[in-house]
Order: sequence, then C-alpha cells, then structure tokens
Amino acid sequence: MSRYFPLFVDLEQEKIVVVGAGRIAERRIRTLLSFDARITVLAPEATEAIKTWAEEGVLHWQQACWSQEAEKFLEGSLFVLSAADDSAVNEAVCSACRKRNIPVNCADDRTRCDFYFPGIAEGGGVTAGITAGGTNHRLAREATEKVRELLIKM
Ligand SMILES: C[C@@]1(CC(=O)O)C2=NC(=C\c3[nH]c(c(CCC(=O)O)c3CC(=O)O)Cc3[nH]c(c(CC(=O)O)c3CCC(=O)O)/C=C3\N/C(=C\2)[C@@H](CCC(=O)O)[C@]3(C)CC(=O)O)/[C@H]1CCC(=O)O
Ligand SMILES: NC(=O)c1ccc[n+]([C@@H]2O[C@H](COP(=O)([O-])OP(=O)(O)OC[C@H]3O[C@@H](n4cnc5c(N)ncnc54)[C@H](O)[C@@H]3O)[C@@H](O)[C@H]2O)c1
Repeated sequence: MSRYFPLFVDLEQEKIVVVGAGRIAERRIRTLLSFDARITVLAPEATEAIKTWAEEGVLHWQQACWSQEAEKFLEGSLFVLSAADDSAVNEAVCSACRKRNIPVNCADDRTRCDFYFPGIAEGGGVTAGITAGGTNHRLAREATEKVRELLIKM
C-alpha cells in the first residue's frame, strides 16, 4: 500500500500559493477554488482563465518571476504548489518552503513533493481523492474517472 495518507483538510479561506500560471497551475487552481481556498499566484505570464479570475478578484495574481524577494508571498500559506516550466524555479521554491516548514508540491518532480495532488471525484455528497502513490499518474487518472462515474450515480 502507498505511504500517502488521504487527509481531508478544510481549505475555506486558507492561503495557498501557486508558482506558475500555465496549464497545470490552472487545472489545480480550478480544483482548489471549488474548495474555497484563497489563492495567490506568482508568475510572469498566466493563462486566460487565471487572468480572468484575477480580474474578477477570485484570486490574487502577482505578476512577477520567482525571486528571493518573492519569498515573502509564501508567509502564512497552508501549502505551496510550484508548477513553473523551469525546474530551477521549482527547486528554489521547494527549498524556500522547506526552510519555512511549509508543505510544498513541485509538479515536475515527485521527489520534491511533501504531498501529492490527487485526482478528485465528487458526487452524491461524497468527495474522493485518488493517488497511485506518486508512481503512476495515468493510473490515478483512470481510477479517478471510474470513481467519478460511480459517484455520478449516487
Ligand atoms: C492525478 C493528477 C492530478 C493533477 O495533476 O491534477 C496528477 N497528475 C495528473 C496528470 C498528468 N501528470 C503528468 C501528465 C503529462 C504526461 C502524460 O500525459 O502522461 C499528466 C496528464 C495531463 O496533465 O493531462 C506528468 C507528470 N506528473 C508528475 C510528474 C513528475 C514526476 O513524476 O516526477 C510528471 C512529469 C512532468 C514532466 O514531464 O516534467 C507527478 C505527479 N502527478 C501527480 C498527479 C502526482 C501523483 C501521481 C500519482 O497519484 O501517482 C505527482 C507524483 C506529483 C504531483 O504533481 O502532485 C493528474 C491525473 C488525474 C486527472 O487528470 O484527473
Ligand atoms: N504533475 C503533473 O500533473 C504535470 C503534468 C504535466 C506537466 N507537468 C510539469 O509541470 C510544469 C508546468 O507545466 P505547464 O504545462 O503548466 O507549463 P506552462 O508552460 O503551461 O506554464 C508554465 C508557467 O510557469 C511560469 N513561469 C516560468 N518561469 C517562471 C518564473 N521564473 N517564476 C514564476 N513562474 C514562472 C510561466 O509564466 C507559466 O505561467 C512543467 O515542469 C511540466 O513538466 C506536471
């Protein structure tokens, strides 16, 4: 069995920092917004959806590259997702978080993840978080789709 425990955390109004604002960041932000998290995004460029959320005040977009100065944005966050398309950036975010004991997830390297981002299935008042223990995101996706089909019928 995987060592990764599915902990269900109340995210309402919890600060979460996301570094990077591309395809993966957008997918994960969309999920986190549905759990009412308070999101700060740090990236020089963002997808149209993230720009729209920023314009609507749904999240805060700090339009900047990761830098030592940007470390101040990490303060008070429950966890951090680093999804820049630059492994040096994700690595720097990871060490800054670990220095502060903030759990961090780097989308490009499972060894720099204090937790994994799950596939989410919801329906009939049930929420499921699915992982293949970090070893197989395709299997996680397949299982998530099957659980979604099950929950739709509840
Ligand atoms: C479950 C899901 C949630 C989500 O991401 O929302 C998820 N990955 C998904 C999709 C996906 N991942 C990747 C592709 C593109 C390639 C392709 O098409 O095959 C696609 C497809 C796509 O993006 O469409 C590539 C990839 N993934 C990881 C690495 C780095 C590495 O393995 O070291 C690389 C190489 C990156 C690179 O090339 O640099 C790592 C992780 N991915 C995880 C979760 C974590 C636990 C996995 C587990 O449970 O075993 C883990 C370990 C850490 C984390 O990131 O938390 C979601 C499916 C569910 C859904 O879609 O509903
Ligand atoms: N874990 C997963 O599920 C998964 C799946 C596919 C890809 N990936 C990995 O996730 C990462 C992001 O992929 P993507 O498809 O979203 O990329 P993308 O190109 O769509 O987005 C990259 C984002 O990083 C930002 N960025 C670049 N340099 C930055 C810096 N210095 N500081 C802050 N932000 C910066 C860009 O502005 C952009 O918003 C890649 O490393 C990719 O290999 C992970």
